[in-house]
Amino acid sequence: MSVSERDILAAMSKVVDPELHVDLVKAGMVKDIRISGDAVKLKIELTTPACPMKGKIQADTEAALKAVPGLKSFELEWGAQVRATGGGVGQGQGQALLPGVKNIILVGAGKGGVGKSTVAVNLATALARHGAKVGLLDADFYGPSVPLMTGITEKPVSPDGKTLTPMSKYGLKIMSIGFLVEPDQALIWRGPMLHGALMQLVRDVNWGELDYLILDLPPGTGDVALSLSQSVRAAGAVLVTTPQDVALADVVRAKSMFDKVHIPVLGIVENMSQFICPNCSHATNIFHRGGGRKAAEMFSIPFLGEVPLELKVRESGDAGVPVVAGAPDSREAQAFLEIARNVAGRVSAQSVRSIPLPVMQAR
Ligand SMILES: Nc1ncnc2c1ncn2[C@@H]1O[C@H](COP(=O)(O)OP(=O)(O)OP(=O)(O)O)[C@@H](O)[C@H]1O
Repeated sequence: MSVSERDILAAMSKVVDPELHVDLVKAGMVKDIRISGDAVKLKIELTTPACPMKGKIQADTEAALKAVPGLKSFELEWGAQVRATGGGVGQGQGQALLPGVKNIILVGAGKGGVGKSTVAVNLATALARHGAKVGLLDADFYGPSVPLMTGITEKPVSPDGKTLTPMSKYGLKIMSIGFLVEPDQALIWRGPMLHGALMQLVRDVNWGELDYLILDLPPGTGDVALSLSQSVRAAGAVLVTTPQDVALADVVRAKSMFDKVHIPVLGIVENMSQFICPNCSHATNIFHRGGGRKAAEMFSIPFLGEVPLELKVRESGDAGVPVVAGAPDSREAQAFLEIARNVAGRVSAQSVRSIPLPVMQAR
């Protein structure tokens, strides 16, 4: 009994991506089916190299293929193609303004000092480590910390006098307002000036092709989110909070700010969730624990993960080596890598929701 492509597609249409809630055939993830007698080779193209569901998809795919009558063996090849977030999000001209950038991810917080920049830098580094093409734009005009956190002291150059070449480090393309202005100047940004400078950073930087552009926003303020929503189309925002109850009020404010400008909230990250003593491994909930999860439940938005309060996170930030790059096996780096997978999964869900799915027809 010979196996046909139709049999394989029928089997694969029973495998549902748990994040996207569509089957692999409808999602256009099944590629290059090559049948030879009673054996098949096929490629599964995930929607991100940081796919949080790869293990489950692999197990379900193998089970589905094993159940195909007459199929004796199969070989799976894995790939990933990040999709762009299309229409239906924001009001802006994102695609036209940044044609090579597939997804813009904003990192925001209701107030300063909660570790927003730490999360932005490590999230970007983690996505790049997973194999994605990533840019990091520090738009925290009031306190740009990306130069310090990445250890970049050089100034970007403009080869053509019009566009700026982003700096390269840790597998990222990096631009910060801090590369371009003196620190005391950064404090006076207001209204139209801020909008102009932000747009210049978004538009006039030669980002090239990117799967994700991570934008570190200034804390609390709605100005930048509003500016952005009118000019670019963001895939969504990641909200960073510390766990204590007072931080909840800030998350509420940040969430309503993004709602107002029609930027979807991808989820909440709880930073400084727990302190583990480096000597005795005793866990102390210095700022309480679980506030971020509670806020996520309250708004029915995803909880993206928690990052412990660790000396190494602060030290590596100050030393210009993100912990994900300097100590990728550490507990805190693993936390960021997991958060990156969850963020990538949410962005994939946004992209699938906002653009029609390619459908593979059986021959
Ligand atoms: N999980 C953590 N463990 C230990 N230190 C941390 C952690 N997260 C952040 N920090 C440290 O806390 C300080 C503030 O972090 P960061 O600059 O990322 O906050 P922020 O929210 O971006 O602040 P602002 O909005 O004021 O720029 C930094 O010194 C950083 O290294």
